[in-house]
Amino acid sequence: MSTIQKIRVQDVHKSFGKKRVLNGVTFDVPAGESLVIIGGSGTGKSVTLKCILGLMKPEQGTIEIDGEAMTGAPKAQRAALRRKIGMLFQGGALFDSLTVWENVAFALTEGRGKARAEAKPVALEKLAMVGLDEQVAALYPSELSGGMQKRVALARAIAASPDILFFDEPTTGLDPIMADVINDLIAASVKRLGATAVSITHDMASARKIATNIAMLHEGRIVWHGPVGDIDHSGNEYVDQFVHGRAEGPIKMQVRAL
Ligand SMILES: Nc1ncnc2c1ncn2[C@@H]1O[C@H](COP(=O)(O)OP(=O)(O)OP(=O)(O)O)[C@@H](O)[C@H]1O
Repeated sequence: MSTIQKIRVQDVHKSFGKKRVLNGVTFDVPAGESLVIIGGSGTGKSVTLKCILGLMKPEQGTIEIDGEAMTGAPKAQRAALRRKIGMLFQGGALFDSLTVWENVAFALTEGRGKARAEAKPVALEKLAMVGLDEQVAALYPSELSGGMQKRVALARAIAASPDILFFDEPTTGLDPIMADVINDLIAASVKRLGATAVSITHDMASARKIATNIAMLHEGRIVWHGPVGDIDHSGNEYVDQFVHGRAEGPIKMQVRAL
């Protein structure tokens, strides 16, 4: 096959001690696709993202970004590949000691050596894209609501206009209406940048809104991968149980009394 995938994950294995989390994860993300990885708690969605970002090293398997190896690459190469990716972390992960605009500019001043004066207008432009004005830009994250903090985190993820975006549980902790606003902003930002996106979520409403494709992770493998439009008639019992949130089915949740 000659096409270079934007992201290529092949046969990735990752364990912690005796606990095997990823057991041969394989998927491709072609340019322009928005892939959402779904799966139960603790199935290894975050571990998968960390492996792609080169922050965790799989014991086996390969990961490529734009045809370049992330796995096994020297630290400087991994950092260079990571700079292609804008990331919205679970919980926002904003710096409390920096103002809103400084948080957004951080990816430009620290990661790419841009001067503050040059970075500020870019930060303000990205904040405007997510509906935040200059008054909000001067505030500190602690002065903002959860929904506004997510907007700031989104503005920071797109600050450097990356061609790859990662979203880790972007709607966690938000009410359904604010979650929908954030989903719309994510979908619009991905489209505007022409980016390739990978997101992980439990939230099916979010998955339906931001995905072009969905992959389901279960027991360390991708058990289904297809277009978002097929999610309600996937013919896959794991996907069916997850999408409908049924306690009964092939996915057994570990329920332990405390
Ligand atoms: N650094 C680590 N050291 C040891 N175990 C880890 C580490 N990181 C993750 N794990 C384990 O790997 C498993 C998968 O974790 P991961 O965070 O990827 O799950 P997840 O699918 O993202 O779950 P959730 O949806 O609840 O966030 C968990 O059992 C977790 O305890």
